[in-house]
Amino acid sequence: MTYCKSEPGYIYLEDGTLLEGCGFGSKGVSAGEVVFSTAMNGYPESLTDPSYRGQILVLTHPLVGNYGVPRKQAIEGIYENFESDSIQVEGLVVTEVTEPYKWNSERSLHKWLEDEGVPGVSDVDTRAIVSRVRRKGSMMGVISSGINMENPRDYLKQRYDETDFSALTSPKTPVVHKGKGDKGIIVMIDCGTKHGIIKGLYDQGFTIVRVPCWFSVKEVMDYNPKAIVFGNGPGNPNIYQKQVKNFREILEYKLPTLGICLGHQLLSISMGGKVTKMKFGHRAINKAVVDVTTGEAYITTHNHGYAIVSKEDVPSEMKVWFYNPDDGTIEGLYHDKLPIITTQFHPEARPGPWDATWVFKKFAKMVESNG
Ligand SMILES: NC(=O)CC[C@H](N)C(=O)O
Repeated sequence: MTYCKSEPGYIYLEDGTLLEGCGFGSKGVSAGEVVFSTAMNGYPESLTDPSYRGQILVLTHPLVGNYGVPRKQAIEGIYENFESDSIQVEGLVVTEVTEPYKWNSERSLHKWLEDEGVPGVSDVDTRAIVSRVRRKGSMMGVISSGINMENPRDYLKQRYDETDFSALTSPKTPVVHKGKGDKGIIVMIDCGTKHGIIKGLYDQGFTIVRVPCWFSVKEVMDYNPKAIVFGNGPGNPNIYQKQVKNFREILEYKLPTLGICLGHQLLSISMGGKVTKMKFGHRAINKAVVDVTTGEAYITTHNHGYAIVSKEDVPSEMKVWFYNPDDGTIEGLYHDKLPIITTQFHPEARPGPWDATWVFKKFAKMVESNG
């Protein structure tokens, strides 16, 4: 059954497009970069992915909300079914929002957004939005649920590419997830890491210490880590200057290092590579990547607006590990002498297919064999 409140809802794109539909979720107005995902399920994970901070998410699947929202479940402080504590998107746009029908649904999608103060809009032509964003490239926008906007442009905020969202998504103080095994400590430099990534590593038997992403190199090294992981996070990697500088220093310790998504980008920049904004990014759970070392292809989860777009932009010390066969973007790197690997895609696959979860096992082996 469709849910549509009597409130109107609006989505405005900075090119002047204004679409009217139904408002749902929380009454309010919010601004952000308008991006779309073609994932057909996994909205609890996507909405709580901190990499979506500062963005209004348009889902192209026509019915959203059928299976509701589950109760949060955590093991050793790591969520099993959410990617962070709260909804991260600035707003949600769907064709039709439905009432849930599933045994483990605790509340509906619209109630969840209402509880967390996030506006939603339904009953708009999401294809029209996607077609504009694909033609013109990512743009800023404004979403309103239940509020008439005289002039939507008045609500536009600082541009997404110029905003550092990490203070909103990084933990303020270190968080320790005590491992079951005795394999030592992995320090995660956390600008907004998905719990799926923490779990992917925790399940290998390590204690995971997540530190604020502005921590100094000394504060990181004081944990005497066996390895360093730099996970995903929001915003433009080219403005994370402090983290890039720290990363450069951390690399000198020659510890096994894994970079995922934002981490892959920052590691690349810190080694002299170039990361560029893509026209409208990759946000989906069925993107192919090819492993150049084996010729095998994997179907993977992506959520990124920036990328290393050509081989020329790869740091000279690194080799291409994965690329996307559709547009040639670089989707992973490895160092041929040091234990450093990166993926632009999300091997934790939350949401998404488990094709590439072996990356965590591979990294665990690299850490163990490093002594
Ligand atoms: N998921 C991520 O870590 C995304 C990295 C970066 N914010 C981008 O959009 O490209």
